[in-house]
Amino acid sequence: MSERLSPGAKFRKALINNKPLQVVGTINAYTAMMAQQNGHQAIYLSGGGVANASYGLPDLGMTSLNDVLADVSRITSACDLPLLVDIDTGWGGAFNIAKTIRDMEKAGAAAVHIEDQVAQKRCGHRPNKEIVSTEEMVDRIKAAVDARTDPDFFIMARTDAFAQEGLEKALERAKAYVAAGADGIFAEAVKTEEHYRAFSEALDVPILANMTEFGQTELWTREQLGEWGAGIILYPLSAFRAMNKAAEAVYRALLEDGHQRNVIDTMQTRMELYDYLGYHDYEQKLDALFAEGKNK
Ligand SMILES: C[C@](O)(C(=O)O)[C@H](CC(=O)O)C(=O)O
Ligand SMILES: [Mg+2]
Repeated sequence: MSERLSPGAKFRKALINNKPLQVVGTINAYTAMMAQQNGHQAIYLSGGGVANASYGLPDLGMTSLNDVLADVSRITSACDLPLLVDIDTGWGGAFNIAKTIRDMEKAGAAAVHIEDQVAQKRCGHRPNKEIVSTEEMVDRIKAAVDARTDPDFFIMARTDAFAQEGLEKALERAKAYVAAGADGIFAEAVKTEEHYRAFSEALDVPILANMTEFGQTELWTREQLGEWGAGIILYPLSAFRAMNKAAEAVYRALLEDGHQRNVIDTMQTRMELYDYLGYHDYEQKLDALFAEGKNK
């Protein structure tokens, strides 16, 4: 019999089985299926990604809990890999954060990360971020931890403190966040081997390394980050950025060339598209149903 694990338990199992665990951003249900069928063990829904892709907005805290939940539900309906969700600052005070956690669990998320920026948040790799006090962030974490119903639901604290306060203060905060119940630490926009090692040596929960492109951090390899103690490596928007560039080339070619022949090689074929969807199984069932109907 196959094990029936909760999403949170699946995420924890993936963490044990993969050291470090690569977690890939999937911007929608279809790319989640692609990630799974290509062998990934865990997926991510980016807050910036929801804002950009689903709403055409910048990553500045303008999307709501319900906006993100809609995308979470679409993804978890189509793919049973454990999903880590970016819940920004949790969308309000303690009651709101508790509701966020309950709704995320109900929507099938396995894990979330909540950050210590002010509500008027920015992308972690942009300048002039403001953060709340350690006490306020500790309250956020306690509200989140108290609200979960599945003890395996994974609650990660993200600290954006490094940019403003430096390594020592960021480490102090991370320790306080773990003491408050955080299951993992997202060390945002730290840069070097020394920084990653400092986080992983100071804490005995998994440390997330964010390998987002075109930001503050070099694109370190899985081997390097693993050696430096990272438990999770995040690629939040990598596939999304590649998809966008491919789409741009197609839109331009259609106008410039008047046809798509020069970009056809960059496209997924109809057959490839269908394979990920299991299209042919659906079609066979449909054929069988039609045949049954005719024989009646
Ligand atoms: C991880 C992140 O929070 C996201 O929303 O995907 C972003 C990624 C990015 O903007 O590159 C962040 O690091 O703030
Ligand atoms: Mg984000």
